[in-house]
Amino acid sequence: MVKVIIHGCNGNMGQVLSKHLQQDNQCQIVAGIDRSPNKYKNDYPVYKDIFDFEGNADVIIDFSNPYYLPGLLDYSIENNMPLVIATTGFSPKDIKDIENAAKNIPIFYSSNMSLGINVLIELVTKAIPTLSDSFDIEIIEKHHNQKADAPSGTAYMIANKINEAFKNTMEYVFGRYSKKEKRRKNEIGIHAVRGGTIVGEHSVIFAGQDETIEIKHSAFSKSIFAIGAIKAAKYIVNQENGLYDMNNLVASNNNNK
Ligand SMILES: NC(=O)C1=CN([C@@H]2O[C@H](COP(=O)(O)OP(=O)(O)OC[C@H]3O[C@@H](n4cnc5c(N)ncnc54)[C@H](OP(=O)(O)O)[C@@H]3O)[C@@H](O)[C@H]2O)C=CC1
Ligand SMILES: O=C(O)C1=N[C@H](C(=O)O)C[C@H](O)C1
Repeated sequence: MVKVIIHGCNGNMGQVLSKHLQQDNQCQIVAGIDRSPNKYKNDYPVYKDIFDFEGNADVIIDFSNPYYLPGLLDYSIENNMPLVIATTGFSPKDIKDIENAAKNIPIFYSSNMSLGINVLIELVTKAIPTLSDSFDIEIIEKHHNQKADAPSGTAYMIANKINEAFKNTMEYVFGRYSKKEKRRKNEIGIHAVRGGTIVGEHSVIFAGQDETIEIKHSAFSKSIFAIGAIKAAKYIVNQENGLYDMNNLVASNNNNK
């Protein structure tokens, strides 16, 4: 039985994750953490601060807010507890802190827990050697009107993978509102749309002379992220200290086939 702490249990993702964990006979929720602990009637104890929890757990799954990162990393290191980080909106310093913490505990960190986005990234990076000379690359992401960060963590993740393929020579341009000059070759345009209940859409557009290619992923429910996070939690409890992502999980599933 994998004993799980849900960090951000009363957020939208925290509630979807609770439902999926409760249906999983290999997992048990031992506690939730949230700044509004009494917002819902949960079947598990909810604490305002992770340091208030005094029981045993095997892993923490975090869908919360970057505000909590320092406490979350301190607690996980102090208690030698594997961590799944799904929260987005981190600063470059936050990301360095996650990388440093992963020297002391196993951390699974991904801005998108769906399998589909991982495949989108694979397809996009495969297309780059053929298209890079003559096509411009733009990323468009669309999300619900309750999302706190923009652009999405996934848009950054996709842009970073594209940039790696260009040996980190690309410049990110967020929207074009204040731009008074033509597009340059070494740009990746990143654009955010917010509205209604859109769960999450990411498109990568390769725009060339008289033709475009668009590779798109659409999420139709938050469940895909919760299911991915649970798989990540079951994976990370058996790993050595270090930083892991969806590629590691997919590779381990393929090896077990
Ligand atoms: N990696 C992935 O696959 C996915 C990642 N996410 C990410 O997970 C995170 C949570 O998403 P979601 O559940 O939709 O968000 P919610 O806003 O619904 O929940 C976030 C939780 O954090 C709390 N919170 C929000 N803002 C603050 C703040 N400024 N200071 C302290 N606490 C705060 C909320 O409390 P309160 O309700 O009181 O505001 C709530 O408990 C986001 O970063 C999102 O981008 C989401 C889906 C998939
Ligand atoms: O806030 C969300 O909802 C989502 N956030 C993630 C992100 O910022 O990339 C992943 C997913 O698209 C949903």
